[in-house]
Amino acid sequence: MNLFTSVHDVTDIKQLVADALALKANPYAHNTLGKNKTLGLVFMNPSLRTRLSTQKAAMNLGMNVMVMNMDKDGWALETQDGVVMNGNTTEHIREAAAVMGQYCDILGLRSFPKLKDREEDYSEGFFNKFVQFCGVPVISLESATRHPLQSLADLITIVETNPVPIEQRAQGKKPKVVLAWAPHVKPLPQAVPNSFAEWMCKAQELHMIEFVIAQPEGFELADEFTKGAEIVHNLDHAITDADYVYVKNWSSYKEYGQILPYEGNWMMNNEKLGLTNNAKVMHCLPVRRDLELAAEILDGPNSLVIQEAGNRLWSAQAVLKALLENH
Ligand SMILES: CCC[C@H](NC(C)=O)C(=O)O
Ligand SMILES: NC(=O)OP(=O)(O)O
Repeated sequence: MNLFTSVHDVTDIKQLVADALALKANPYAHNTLGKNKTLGLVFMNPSLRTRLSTQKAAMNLGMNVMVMNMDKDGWALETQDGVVMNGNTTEHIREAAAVMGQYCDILGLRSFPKLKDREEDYSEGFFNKFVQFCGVPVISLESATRHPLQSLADLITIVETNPVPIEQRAQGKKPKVVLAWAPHVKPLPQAVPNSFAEWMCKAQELHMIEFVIAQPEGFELADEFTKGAEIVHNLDHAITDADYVYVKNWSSYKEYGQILPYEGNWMMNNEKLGLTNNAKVMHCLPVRRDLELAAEILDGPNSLVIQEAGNRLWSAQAVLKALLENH
């Protein structure tokens, strides 16, 4: 592995999940693998989980870590080529990325979309230029269209908590996983749901799960991320007999970056939980309590959100281990 930006960078997701669970059982088994290697984490946007879990994962492997909040501490970056930099930008991404690659053996980058121009965001121009010019392996810390470290942690969580009895699995029974849109007051990226859908569709291909996406009309995700998923527009129908409900808000892809009007109650609560197969409820966090997801669920026995966040450490450590072993 030389790059970790999507499920397509992973040859065997089952093996990567197994590697992560092995690290969870024995966190310091490879604590010299990263000796004298430096991980640089570059944030264009805020972060709690990604920032802390990826630093800890690197330390567990013996790496040194540097963190740069480019949005606060770095120079204003120019990304266009062929322009005279006589405006508000101070440094071109060509130099900035290359210099960071001089100091670090592996770089991580977080670069959220602007949610103004769909073609610009979905071209992943900023992220791809950073990869092109930095000259070292790159891990996505969430880009404009994907969040693979989160999605790997989500799959780890589903695999380790799978409620289907072993004997029924042999007969082909699989857990039903539902990605459920939820309300919000701000337009959020499609990166987390795109990535979750992509990983779950792959897991469904491997007969690990059954996958359903539920969102109001107008909030459908781009087709490239949802191939194979059952797409529905009624939450109660979707979560009936579900084993996992993955709650997340996202803004419209079709009416790009917009919060469209929708009908009905789309916030998961204990009443809706009664329609499920005693489902475990997941959310990548940060979550807006009683807006996106009822506090009664977050504080109740069906919430997996803290275990899911804990698995971000093993997700990052498995990916960093794979990158280090390849260099
Ligand atoms: C991990 C989630 C990061 C971001 N969340 C917010 C609130 O911006 C998002 O929805 O993509
Ligand atoms: N889930 C997640 O990536 O959280 P942060 O944005 O806090 O890193």
